[in-house]
Amino acid sequence: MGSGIRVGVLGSAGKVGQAIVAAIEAADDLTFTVGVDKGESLQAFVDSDTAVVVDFTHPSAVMDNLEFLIGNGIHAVVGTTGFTEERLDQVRTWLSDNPAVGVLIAPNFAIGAVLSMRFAAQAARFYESVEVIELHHPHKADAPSGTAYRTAKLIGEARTEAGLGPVPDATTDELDGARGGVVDGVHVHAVRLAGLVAHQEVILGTEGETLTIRHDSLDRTSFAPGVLLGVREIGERPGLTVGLEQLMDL
Ligand SMILES: NC(=O)C1=CN([C@@H]2O[C@H](COP(=O)(O)OP(=O)(O)OC[C@H]3O[C@@H](n4cnc5c(N)ncnc54)[C@H](OP(=O)(O)O)[C@@H]3O)[C@@H](O)[C@H]2O)C=CC1
Ligand SMILES: O=C(O)C1=N[C@H](C(=O)O)C[C@H](O)C1
Repeated sequence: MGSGIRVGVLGSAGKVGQAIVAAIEAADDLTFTVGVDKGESLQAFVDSDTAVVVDFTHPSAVMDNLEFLIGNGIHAVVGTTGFTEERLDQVRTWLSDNPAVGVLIAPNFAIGAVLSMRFAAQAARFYESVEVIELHHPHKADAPSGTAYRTAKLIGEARTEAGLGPVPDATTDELDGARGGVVDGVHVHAVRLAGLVAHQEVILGTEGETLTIRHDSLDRTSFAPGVLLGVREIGERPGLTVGLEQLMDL
């Protein structure tokens, strides 16, 4: 048996899963145990004495995965998207029956994406208008991205706290979807384009000026340092942690 934290990966054959397996294998303080992909048994994590599982699968699969992992006392670091408030509450319920287990769920593990969410929330109170545009590869299942959804929620909260009203918008006649989706009063637009990985712009505007906060993940290795930070910390953080920023001392 190797040394260090024993880590497995769910969705190990996927685009992000492959990058995470490589990063775990390259880390001196971690031991890669087993990868599990669609159609394979989660029991492999129990049999291999895995302490932490990283999940990059699919929104339709992640809840069953978490129920199994928590029930078997295995910590989880989750990048898979699709977490509504109801889903987070369900995870909290499972964790309350297994209080020693830690689960970290983060919409984005790229350090710059986490910073850009924080910057957008900080800037929000100074601007009358704001919209979010996320741009991704065309194989992505969900729209808008988990990151854009979370960014819009943070901006919405900051606007409410600052006493700002609705963003100005005189649209009365629109093609369905032309103004995007609306999350907490913030318009969110999703672009799907071959050649892209994961990108986001938050555009803020007020009298005579705009501010654009942009982040680009140019390669899926951008998610690895954040995931490994989560893997190293989650064993010491029982319960549910939402967002990598909780571990970044921002
Ligand atoms: N939080 C973050 O920083 C990031 C989050 N993501 C999110 O991670 C998820 C995966 O993204 P990505 O790697 O691009 O997607 P991929 O489709 O490339 O990879 C997902 C992998 O999981 C497999 N899979 C599907 N269902 C299961 C299951 N029940 N058990 C085990 N494996 C399963 C898929 O198999 P098959 O192909 O056969 O269906 C595939 O191999 C998405 O929700 C995405 O939004 C992505 C990047 C960063
Ligand atoms: O599917 C992806 O690729 C990504 N998904 C996450 C999201 O939905 O925010 C994170 C990143 O944008 C890449």
